[in-house]
Amino acid sequence: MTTAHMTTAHTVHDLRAQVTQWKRDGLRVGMVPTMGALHDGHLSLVRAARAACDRVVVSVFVNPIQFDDAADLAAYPRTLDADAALLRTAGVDVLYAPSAAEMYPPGFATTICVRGVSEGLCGGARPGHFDGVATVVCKLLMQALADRAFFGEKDFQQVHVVRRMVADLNLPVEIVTCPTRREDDGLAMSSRNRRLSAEGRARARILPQVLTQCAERIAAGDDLAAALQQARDALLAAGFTSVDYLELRDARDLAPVTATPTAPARLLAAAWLDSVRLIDGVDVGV
Ligand SMILES: Nc1ncnc2c1ncn2[C@@H]1O[C@H](COP(=O)(O)OP(=O)(O)OP(=O)(O)O)[C@@H](O)[C@H]1O
Ligand SMILES: CC(C)(CO)[C@@H](O)C(=O)[O-]
Ligand code: BAL
Repeated sequence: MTTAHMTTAHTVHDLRAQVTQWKRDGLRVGMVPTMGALHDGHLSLVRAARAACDRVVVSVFVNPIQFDDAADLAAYPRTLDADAALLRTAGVDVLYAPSAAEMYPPGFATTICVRGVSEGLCGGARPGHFDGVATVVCKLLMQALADRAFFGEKDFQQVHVVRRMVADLNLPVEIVTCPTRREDDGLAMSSRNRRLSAEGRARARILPQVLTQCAERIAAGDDLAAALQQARDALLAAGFTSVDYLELRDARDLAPVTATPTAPARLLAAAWLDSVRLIDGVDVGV
């Protein structure tokens, strides 16, 4: 167990004071942006950051401008004390937990809109979501003067949006993508999993199972439309109440794939169970 001293910053001023000192000392700063309610998926990003950087900042901020659904925002779990304990044990140097007023003070008027990769999938189902994500991620990376930032592959479209923004705006930060951590039954770890009922939690394992089986069918050359439709039907038959999307996309640029893929592809889905929206994705081999 690491006993290093973690500090908490609630303001840009306090965070900057710390990272400016690190920069003067020639240290490389890693950042892990999160919305809290931490689990081992988040901690895997922290481990990657610690391995690749001299100092690590983890932000915990439930970003209101990326929610189009007020009920989802209100229900989002907030567990800052438990998060701080986990991050301290994980050897994080600074926990950055700004308030909404610190992030978006009166008069705030800037939005970052990344076209193309933000359209469709989660961007289609959650209007404005990726404008909110791009805006807050840009602010967080600049506030922390991060050299490297770590994101989970579970939020596959988010990684594309962030990479596009960083390239387009020439932000001096390297984006690192980390694999999806899963529970023993295959369910992708997610803060929202804790909102599932016991029965819903038991059924949720169907999502990665269906995706894996569908990916195998596609890789074997089965008819793509039929394989996708069968997977959607399997989710509904298993008790999912609706499927926002279940689509095959080019893994490099998220372009829709409409036939058996000849380049790396990713099968992506978002579906509702127990009024909880779960997302997941798997690679399709070529
Ligand atoms: N199972 C996981 N494995 C690896 N990284 C993950 C996992 N779950 C989330 N992350 C990553 O952690 C970062 C913060 O994500 P976030 O705080 O939204 O957690 P979450 O569990 O995905 O919550 P949500 O319920 O909002 O989907 C993102 O880069 C996300 O991709
Ligand atoms: C990247 C992020 C922390 C921005 O609020 C959020 O979208 C998330 O947790 O994936
Ligand atoms: N993990 C993406 C954050 C969100 O669902 O808003």
